[in-house]
Formats: sequence, structure tokens, C-alpha cells
Amino acid sequence: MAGPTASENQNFCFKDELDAFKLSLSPNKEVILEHYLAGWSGLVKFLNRLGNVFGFISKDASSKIQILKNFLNGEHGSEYFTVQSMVKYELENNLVDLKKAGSHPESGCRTLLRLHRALRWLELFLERLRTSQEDGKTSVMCADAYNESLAQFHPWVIRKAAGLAFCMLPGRLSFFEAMNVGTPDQVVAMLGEALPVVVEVYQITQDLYAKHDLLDIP
Ligand SMILES: CCCCCCCC/C=C\CCCCCCCC(=O)N[C@@H](COP(=O)(O)O)[C@H](O)/C=C/CCCCCCCCCCCCC
Repeated sequence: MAGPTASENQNFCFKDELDAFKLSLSPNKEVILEHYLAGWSGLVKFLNRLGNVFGFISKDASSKIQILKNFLNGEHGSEYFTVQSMVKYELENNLVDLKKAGSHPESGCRTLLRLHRALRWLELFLERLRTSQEDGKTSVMCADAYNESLAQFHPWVIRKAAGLAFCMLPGRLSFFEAMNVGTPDQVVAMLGEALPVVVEVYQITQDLYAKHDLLDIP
């Protein structure tokens, strides 16, 4: 892994990136899309620091973030202020291909569902990292979290490529250093604070998608 330079380190702190997810929760527990996407952009920034081998993953995540940003900055941007308003707007205007791919292959609801599924992977991975021992292997933690969540939605070739990429993850200590949060104890404490937020954002979105029968959008 090519390590980040000192100046890149000054500009990056993993905690700031995860704080965006905290900001995404509105007082009435809706998910504000702008902050949700900022959270994802921060994670992609971190992923890019880990090396080119993760390029195909960060490219896919970035393209999905961009699709949603385009809606947010587009003609009907105000309808995309929260995930809740996006779902309402797209469903009321028949803008989602619910059963098979048709004229809306990149709807906001479909695109966000892909990121939402990945948020479950993140939750499981963060929990494993938080509770890991000094000799814990990030590659194993990442693969276990992936197999328990996202893998079921991916074809064999993606699962295989993801599995190979995970093997290139740095060891636990280097991984913590790349996060630029502080000592391992500080990283663990930060993960303990960040996790409930990730869980809450995930659960609110999951309940919303389940209520509207949107969990299987092709
Ligand atoms: C302290 C913890 C640090 C965690 C750092 C996390 C950094 C992660 C940054 C981004 C996560 C990637 C999110 C990936 C979104 C994948 C969405 C998806 O499922 N896309 C597939 C389906 O899309 P459609 O074809 O239906 O449009 C697409 O086929 C996927 C392609 C790329 C492969 C995705 C593999 C995902 C693995 C997730 C683990 C990332 C490993 C990061 C290692 C730290």
C-alpha cells in the first residue's frame, strides 16, 4: 500500500467523514441526502488512500454518489432533500422500475438501495474492527462482514474480485494509522461512538424501504 503523505494526513480524519452520517439525521429522524452522500464520499476518500486495488469498488460507489448528487442538484432537487421525500416523489411520479429494469434504470431509489446495502457491510465491519484483538486481521473482518451482508446481492465475479481485494488490506495497526484518528484506544472509542449512528441511519432507511416494498428493486 502506498501510504498517504503528511499533508494528505493533515487533510484527512476518519472521524470527520463519519460525522457526516450524524449530520444526515434530521430532528424528526429523516435522512438528509446531502449529508448521507457526504458520508459516503468521505468513505470513498478513505478507500482511495488504501490503494489502487480498491479502484473498482470506489469507482462504483462514486458513480452511485454522483447519480444521487445529480438528482439533488437538478430541476427537482428539493424533492431529494431527504431519503423520505425522494421515495415519496419518485413513487408518486412512477420514476422507479420496481420489478424489472425499464425506463428508469438509475432511479434515486434504486441507486440509494445499493449504497444502503453497503451501509450494512460497513456496520458489520466497524463492529468487528471495534472489538478486534491486536492480532486481528482486517482482511478476515472485512470478508466476514461482506459475506454476511453485501455478497448475497453480487454475482460470482464481483464476489471473487472483492475477496481478492480484501486480501490486500493493511494489517490492523496500519489500518488504524490510515484512519488518522489517534492511538488504537482512541480509534476504538471513536468506533464505539460512530457505530450507533450508522446503525440508526441504516435502520431508518431499511424500515422506509420495507414499508414501500423497495428492498428488491432490480
Ligand atoms: C474503519 C472502517 C473503515 C471503513 C472504510 C470503508 C471504506 C469503504 C468505502 C466505500 C465502500 C464501498 C461501497 C460499495 C458500494 C457497492 C454498491 C454495489 O453493491 N454495487 C454493485 C451493484 O450495483 P449495480 O450493478 O446493481 O448498479 C456493483 O456490481 C458493485 C461493484 C463493485 C464491487 C463492490 C464490492 C463491495 C465491497 C464492499 C467493501 C469495501 C471494502 C473496503 C475495505 C476497507
